[in-house]
Amino acid sequence: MTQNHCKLSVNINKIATLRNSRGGNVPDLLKVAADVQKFGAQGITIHPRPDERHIRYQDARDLKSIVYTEYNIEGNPEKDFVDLVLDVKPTQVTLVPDAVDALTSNAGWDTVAHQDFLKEVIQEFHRNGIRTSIFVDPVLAMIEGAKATGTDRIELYTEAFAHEYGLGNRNGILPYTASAVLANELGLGINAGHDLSLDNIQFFNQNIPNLKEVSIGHALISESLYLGLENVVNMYLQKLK
Ligand SMILES: CC(=O)[C@@H](O)[C@H](O)COP(=O)(O)O
Ligand SMILES: NCC(=O)COP(=O)(O)O
Repeated sequence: MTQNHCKLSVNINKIATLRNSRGGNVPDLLKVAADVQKFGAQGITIHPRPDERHIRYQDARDLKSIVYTEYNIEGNPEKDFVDLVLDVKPTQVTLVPDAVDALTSNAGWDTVAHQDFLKEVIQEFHRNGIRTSIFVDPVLAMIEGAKATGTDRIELYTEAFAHEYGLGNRNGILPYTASAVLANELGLGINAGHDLSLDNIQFFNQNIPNLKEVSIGHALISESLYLGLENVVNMYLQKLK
């Protein structure tokens, strides 16, 4: 399958989790963001949650002057989150339908049921020059619904793919490829994320036409414990070529 170049956006939530566990500033989130970009990552992703258990709203503001690559902020567009994003003005906002108490993101939007709401918030972000992406499961009706919201991009929720791949089932990619083909036909940009790793990223990228960006955090930071952050960023960049 023909490939374009897919950008790596490093999700630094886990760095904030580690920092918060001791209450000080170790590890230094801003330094990690600066270093990750120096190592070659083409974006920084954060996903502040309402309880600020990892990324704090102030982190999102402080990172603005550090991130010179693509700055992607993910979250559920409740009022506080929308106000934060409009204040920070990142490159991209990714809308995720998180429950307040969710351990991590665990579903994409129902883009049909929530179409009017999504349209409204997307218009507000567009008025402020912020690119939008919405987190979706690889379901064709949800891709069509996403198009109707006016969003620039979708982010394919890759947990199911990663799970199947880990079990040795390569057919888990099929709904993702079909969704990507439709998204391309509709003129939607395609991002992807959740549980992507050094094991599965190359296969995923090779089977998704015009994949623009992947955001990766949990596996990337875990792999870095053994291999080092600079090495791991470069290993992803090699696999995304
Ligand atoms: C939308 C998505 O898949 C990621 O942002 C992921 O949910 C990371 O969030 P946590 O680090 O809070 O698990
Ligand atoms: N949008 C997905 C993301 O930012 C990172 O997800 P994960 O790699 O922490 O599962």
